[in-house]
Amino acid sequence: MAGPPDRSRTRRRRPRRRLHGTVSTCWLARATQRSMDAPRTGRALERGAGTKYGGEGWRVNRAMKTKVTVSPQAHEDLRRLGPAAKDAVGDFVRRLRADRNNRSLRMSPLRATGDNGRLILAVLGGQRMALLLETEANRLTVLALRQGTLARDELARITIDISPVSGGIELVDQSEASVNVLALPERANSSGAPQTTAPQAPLHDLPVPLFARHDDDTLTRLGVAAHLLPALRQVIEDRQLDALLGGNLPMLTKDVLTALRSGMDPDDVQRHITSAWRTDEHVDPGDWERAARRPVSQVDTEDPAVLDALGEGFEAWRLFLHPEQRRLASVDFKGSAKITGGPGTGKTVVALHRVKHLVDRLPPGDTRPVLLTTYNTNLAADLKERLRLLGGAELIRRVDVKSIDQLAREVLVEAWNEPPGRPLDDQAALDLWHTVCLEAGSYDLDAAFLDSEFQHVILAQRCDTPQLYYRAERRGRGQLQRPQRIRVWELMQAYREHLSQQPRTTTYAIVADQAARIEEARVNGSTVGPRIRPESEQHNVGRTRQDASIDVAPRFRYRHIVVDEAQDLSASHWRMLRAMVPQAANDIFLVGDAHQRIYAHHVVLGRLGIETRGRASRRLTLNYRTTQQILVGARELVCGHEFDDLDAGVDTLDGYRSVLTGLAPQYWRAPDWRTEMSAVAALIKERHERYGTPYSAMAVGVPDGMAVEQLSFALQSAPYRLPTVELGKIGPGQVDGVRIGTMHRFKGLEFQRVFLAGISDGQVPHQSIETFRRTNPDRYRQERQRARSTLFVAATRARDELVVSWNGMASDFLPEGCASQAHNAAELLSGDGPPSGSAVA
Ligand SMILES: Nc1ncnc2c1ncn2[C@@H]1O[C@H](COP(=O)(O)OP(=O)(O)OP(=O)(O)O)[C@@H](O)[C@H]1O
Repeated sequence: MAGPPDRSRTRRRRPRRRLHGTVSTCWLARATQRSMDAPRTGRALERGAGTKYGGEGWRVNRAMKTKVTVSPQAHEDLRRLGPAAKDAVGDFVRRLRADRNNRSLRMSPLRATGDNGRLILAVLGGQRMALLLETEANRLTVLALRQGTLARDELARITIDISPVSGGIELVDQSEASVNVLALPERANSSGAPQTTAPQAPLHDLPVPLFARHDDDTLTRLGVAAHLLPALRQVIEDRQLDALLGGNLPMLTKDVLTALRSGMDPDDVQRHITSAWRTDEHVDPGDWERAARRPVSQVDTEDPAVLDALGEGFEAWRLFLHPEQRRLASVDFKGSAKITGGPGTGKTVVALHRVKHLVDRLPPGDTRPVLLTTYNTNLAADLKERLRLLGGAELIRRVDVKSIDQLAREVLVEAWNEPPGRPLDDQAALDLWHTVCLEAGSYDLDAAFLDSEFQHVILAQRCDTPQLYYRAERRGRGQLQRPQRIRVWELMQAYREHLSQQPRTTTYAIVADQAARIEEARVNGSTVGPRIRPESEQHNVGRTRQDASIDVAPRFRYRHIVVDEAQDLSASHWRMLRAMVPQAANDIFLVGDAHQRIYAHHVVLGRLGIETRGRASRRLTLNYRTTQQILVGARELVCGHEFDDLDAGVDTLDGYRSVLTGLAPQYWRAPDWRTEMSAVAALIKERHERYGTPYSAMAVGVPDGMAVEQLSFALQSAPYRLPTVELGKIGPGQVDGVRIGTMHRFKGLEFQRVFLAGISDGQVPHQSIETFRRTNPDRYRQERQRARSTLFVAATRARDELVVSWNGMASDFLPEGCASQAHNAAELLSGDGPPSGSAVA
């Protein structure tokens, strides 16, 4: 299938010829020679005297430790160059920090810049070089990295500037920009006639540059790097723009160009994008010292512990935050705040930085006044690990990181001094409803309905008496007459009776409800059910006792609560959280996306005491995970359907976009499930053997548990013999193997390549919901919405490639026309089919 050029190929197209540059090689040779001639004092330099490079100098100061920061674009270079480059940079930075004048560092001056900056080239070894900026004595910023025989020339031709909008340092690799714009495939000559005989195109047919409508002034005012304009003016086709945006451009430039290309008008770009990047202070274009110090010029890696960790993993590099993300992470809210945004827009990243910000402002102490919670234990473990990478043990020490169900359970254990009984998993809870119905001889209400009614009406609305339930609001759940409600209530009582029999069992929903009541009673000074132990006996759910220095009423467990995956929390969960933190500034900070809701029902937060209307509700729209092509395909799954904003309003994916470009989603059709499984195995094997994608970077999502087992078996069997790992409750760990799981299990994860198999009519959504189409249209709509969201979540886990397959007829959720462009799985297996068409390395 034809698609836009893939990112990896674009990246590798390095210039082989000389292009217009900023510094001549001759100058470079002279500068290098000067540095070699300079006396080697073995001492650091202090500004104002000593050796001069292009008009600025720094005098010796042995006592000062060298500070090294990393620019966002160097960070991107590192990501592209891979682990070996990261190790080389880590090693270089460590040596630099230890001794700025260590001769083995092989640094040479390139040129002066502005009033107080100078550029330096450094050889890192293994044909790797870095471009550094020195702005103050012993303060350097790594600006760019290149690798290969042309590394020196490429670095010398980078133009750097201070953005008048953000005040940050911006780089444009002129070589890369020119190559990406110029290296277009020959224009097709559809007539087949030799080009020389083709008639001269009339003037008005000449191709129009894509950004012709916007003059240079407008573009730079919006934030496009001025040095990019010559290359940008040559862009006449989307493919050129894709290639350009696929390069390592300043983030603000990418952001603005992507928005303009998607049709946003300059005023909206100014309002929604440029203003978020704009610095509050005056930007002096010659003051590199100030520019290098602005947060927007740095990835936050000044922490020596983080730098030391450089050799251990790429994740050790902290993220460069988009100014909007940075603001949300650090701004003060009068009370609670809610951040929504499509998949991959960095909500979790913002939540993590928010936690760090809150902890940084705590007075010293030994307690954990900040809670970070999310939907399940896997995600909580992942959050804890990411938090550790962000702020080390010091940060983790002050934060309780727990899944919401674990938290609720601990509340019960603490209050009752004994466990609440074994919680049934979802299937076991359904089985119990079946049993109850059988025993009662009731066949008109199905188990799934009863389970949902119990959780989302009876527990959610706290219907403690039948009368309350008979009056309960059931908006969007269809009609339920009084006799049926009476029946539901009776069955519910029988259900609870079963749970209380020995050995006692319970459900997560009941645990959450009980925990919420206990917490509410505790803050109100009363008790619920069994005795609550005195504080002195309590273990640390969050510790009710606080540091004397922290101004929180002792009855509250936390001072701040941060919630990820908020869309999947139930009303009981929110009641519990509300009771754990006093109503005060920055009390609850929640991030979520109703488009990704696959467990809970719509909860109106405002009704549960969590008020986030107005400026306390923000939305993120820039996706960092997925390519624009995959995003377009995924958006089609949900567009045209209404989603809430976790409150009483409506949310949309308006403005949702990505600056990454790559392959379009690939579709495969098969006559039957067996053929489809074989084709998926063949495609995965090919990606591994031909493009080197590790098995662990690929995942297959299927509709149900049975399909997981069958597919695992097919992949492991001859002739493929692929290693597989089932995505289970405990997470995939580090084991090598293709990840296989139901699409539900994809929540919160991301993979380089995602395969969604069995996306067939009757499977997605499952045909069993057809019975509701006429009997219960509300339920039918809800089940479809849930299935749609599940597919949306799974599809948006893909970073570089999304492959969707089905057998028989395609699911009607899939975009219109995908069946007609689908490849034939049977032909692939017989060797007659097209190549798999993926070149994403
Ligand atoms: N400013 C940024 N620069 C670069 N990468 C970023 C930035 N913010 C987030 N990312 C990356 O984007 C990916 C998605 O981020 P994150 O998981 O926080 O998004 P999310 O909105 O929580 O996604 P989802 O809702 O799908 O779970 C991650 O790989 C993250 O590291």
